[in-house]
Amino acid sequence: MTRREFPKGFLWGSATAAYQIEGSPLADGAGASIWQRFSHTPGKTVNGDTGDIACDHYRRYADDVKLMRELGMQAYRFSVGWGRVLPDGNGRVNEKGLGFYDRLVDTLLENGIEPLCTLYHWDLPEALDNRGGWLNPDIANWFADYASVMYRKLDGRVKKWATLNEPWVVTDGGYLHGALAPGHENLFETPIASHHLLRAHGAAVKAYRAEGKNQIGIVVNIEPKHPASDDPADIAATKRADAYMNRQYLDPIFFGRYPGEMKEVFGEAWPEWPAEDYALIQQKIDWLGLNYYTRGVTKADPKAWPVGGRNEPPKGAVLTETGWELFPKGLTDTLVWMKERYGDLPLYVTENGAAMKDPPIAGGRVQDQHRVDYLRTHLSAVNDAIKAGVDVRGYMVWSLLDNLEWSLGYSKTFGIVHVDFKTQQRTPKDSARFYAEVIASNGGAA
Ligand SMILES: CO[C@H](O)c1c[n+]2c([nH]1)[C@H](O)[C@@H](O)[C@H](O)[C@H]2CO
Repeated sequence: MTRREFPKGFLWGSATAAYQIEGSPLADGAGASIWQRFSHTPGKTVNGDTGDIACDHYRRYADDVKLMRELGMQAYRFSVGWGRVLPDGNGRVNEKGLGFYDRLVDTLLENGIEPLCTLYHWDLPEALDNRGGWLNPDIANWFADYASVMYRKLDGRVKKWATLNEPWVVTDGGYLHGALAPGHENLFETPIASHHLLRAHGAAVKAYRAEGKNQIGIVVNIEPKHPASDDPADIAATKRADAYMNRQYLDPIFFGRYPGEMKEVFGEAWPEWPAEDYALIQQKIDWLGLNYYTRGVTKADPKAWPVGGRNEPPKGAVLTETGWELFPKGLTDTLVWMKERYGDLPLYVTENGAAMKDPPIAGGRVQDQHRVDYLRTHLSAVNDAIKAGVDVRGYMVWSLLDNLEWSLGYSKTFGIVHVDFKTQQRTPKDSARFYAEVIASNGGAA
């Protein structure tokens, strides 16, 4: 076991998202989200799984916080269901919905756990989608107004805010490939939704500067992209893939411009935007969240939308249950790349984990050694980035609980705690025990 030092005060926690764990999506006056509609649409999710119950966290949150404390968690990254707080997406506040997050934050703090709040983790209020959703330029104001409601209620108890979770997945999944809510497949809509997400991010940060007193950032998914060969076609496709996933959102925030490759990726579907949009998008942020799972290996393929390249893990690559290559070095490389490209602001690994074929519970244990190995190698990768001088401040394992893996339903499990969805019984897996040791030793047990 290699002993690794993490900085004093390094923040160890876990991450979840509202629609994936809460259940009770329409309770206490909540407004339906696009995921309520999408998951109830036949054929959209594996086995027709929905978030109607999920982990029943809306009702069991106090026990789940107690479980976090027993595991020694220092932080918890959760997301707010926008429609629970604003059933129509804007205007009327649903105090009962807001009250759930108020109680959750207080319960976390009473248990010595720092709450990190993500304002948007994919569950747009259906009422706003009916008004164009991310395709309507007004959504920047709708989002900022919603964010202000949350700031006024929670800021101070919540000291780290994130505006968006993974705008790339929102648009690539929800507007281009149709795999995620709202299920559109439209090349022209995709960059428009992306731009409005960035404008909404900027408007929410601007609103925070007017009334918040702590820190706000954004969470992005980054996959280092490597060419499948030294064939110039593969190298060119890799550059486009890197621009499309990794630089499309952070370049506008930090440089006020999109990567040059975007015009090549979208062609006639690539719009031009006014200068004032970039001024709004470029609001200064306090921290960056990285969701890292794997790298990409790009093989040129003219039929592979929209970059003209498909992901092709190398022969012999070890894959997780979601087909993602185990590649911990990519986490080190990505953290170093973020610092070198965007500057030395605080970075948090806001998601890292794996869907593994977990063995059944036996004798009250789930012996998920694969996941223990995944965590160990990726924590080592984080430590390598810190040793390389990157200001990594924390790590949130994805995920605390087995939960609804979006369109994959409950068929893929990422949790370090097993959930029996028939009984709602929680059982910490061996990976939870391992992670508890890591936290107790500030990374030494990794
Ligand atoms: C393409 O991987 C992304 O970085 C990614 C992976 N994941 C995510 N984003 C989302 O933030 C979570 O809601 C998912 O449950 C989780 C596991 O799939």
